[in-house]
Amino acid sequence: MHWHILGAGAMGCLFAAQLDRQKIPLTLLLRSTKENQSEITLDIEGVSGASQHQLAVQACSAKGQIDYLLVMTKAYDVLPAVTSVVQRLSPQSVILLLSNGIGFAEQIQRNHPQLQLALGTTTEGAFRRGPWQIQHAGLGSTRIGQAATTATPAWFEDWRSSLSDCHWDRQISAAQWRKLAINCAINPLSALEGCRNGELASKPALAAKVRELCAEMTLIGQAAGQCAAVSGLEHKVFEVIKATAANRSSMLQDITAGRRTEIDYINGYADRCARQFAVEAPLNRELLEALRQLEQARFP
Ligand SMILES: NC(=O)C1=CN([C@@H]2O[C@H](COP(=O)(O)OP(=O)(O)OC[C@H]3O[C@@H](n4cnc5c(N)ncnc54)[C@H](OP(=O)(O)O)[C@@H]3O)[C@@H](O)[C@H]2O)C=CC1
Ligand SMILES: CC(C)(CO)C(=O)C(=O)O
Repeated sequence: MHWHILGAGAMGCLFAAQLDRQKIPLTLLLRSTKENQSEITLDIEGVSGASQHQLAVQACSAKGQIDYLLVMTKAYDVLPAVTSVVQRLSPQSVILLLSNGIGFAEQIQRNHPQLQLALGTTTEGAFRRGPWQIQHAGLGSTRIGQAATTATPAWFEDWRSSLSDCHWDRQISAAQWRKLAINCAINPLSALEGCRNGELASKPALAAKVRELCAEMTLIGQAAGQCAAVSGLEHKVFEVIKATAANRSSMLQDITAGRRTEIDYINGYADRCARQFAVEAPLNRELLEALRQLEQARFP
């Protein structure tokens, strides 16, 4: 299969390198390319070793059918990015969405109902050291699945063979919901407090807020029919806090770097569910509003 990768940032390039190591053909899709540019050289180093890759690049506006598309932009860019290549997609194209958060798949379904979506979550970690220089910061686990699909599709073999820990998940929406609930409990609190994840457990006042958020997320998840996803949530969240105690959450990193956060697809999504099912979730809403105000002060 030939994969096109839309979102050639830290994670898109990490996955490109991992596919390329298995000699799986791929093309990176860029907003625009320099005149006659058809290749880039990508350097990757870190936990999976160091390697260099000559990779094909194309502008999103180029011509040619796309059969297998990985979308690896930030959550708020998924819909505009897919829309920019929609004329190259057919109802048979496979579109794999691995961004964090929930809500962008529904946006695509509303705007482009003909498209076939596969979804996933990943805990791999990567960041950009420089142009086309990627640091693979942490090995993680990737789960991929597709609603209403019982058999594992043939294209999944590309991902199973390329990533160190990648599984087909028949309950992918539960996996996404569990990750969402964990991010809701950790990300905005750590971003607003400006603290490493570990302080959310070691400072009693913050730990109490984490427990309150877990209780709210459990009620929202149950109301949304995601009981399995939120079962034992508080225990899971404190496990993640312990395992990532020295980390700055991705939301704290975005705020510190003056970048837009993915809050609307994390706590914002949880808030929309809470309103839909008439569940009280005041702390989630308070943190959502505080984060939005902080963002607005930076991007008026
Ligand atoms: N980094 C990590 O360790 C992890 C990230 N994730 C999730 O993965 C997703 C991607 O994160 P990350 O790789 O860090 O983000 P980056 O910002 O590094 O990469 C996003 C890329 O998408 C590109 N992009 C955005 N819109 C378009 C468009 N319309 N057409 C073409 N390209 C576009 C951006 O281009 P440009 O630079 O030009 O804007 C950028 O290269 C997020 O949802 C994140 O939460 C999940 C697990 C770990
Ligand atoms: C698990 C956690 C909270 C680790 O920092 C994360 O996913 C993030 O920062 O976005």
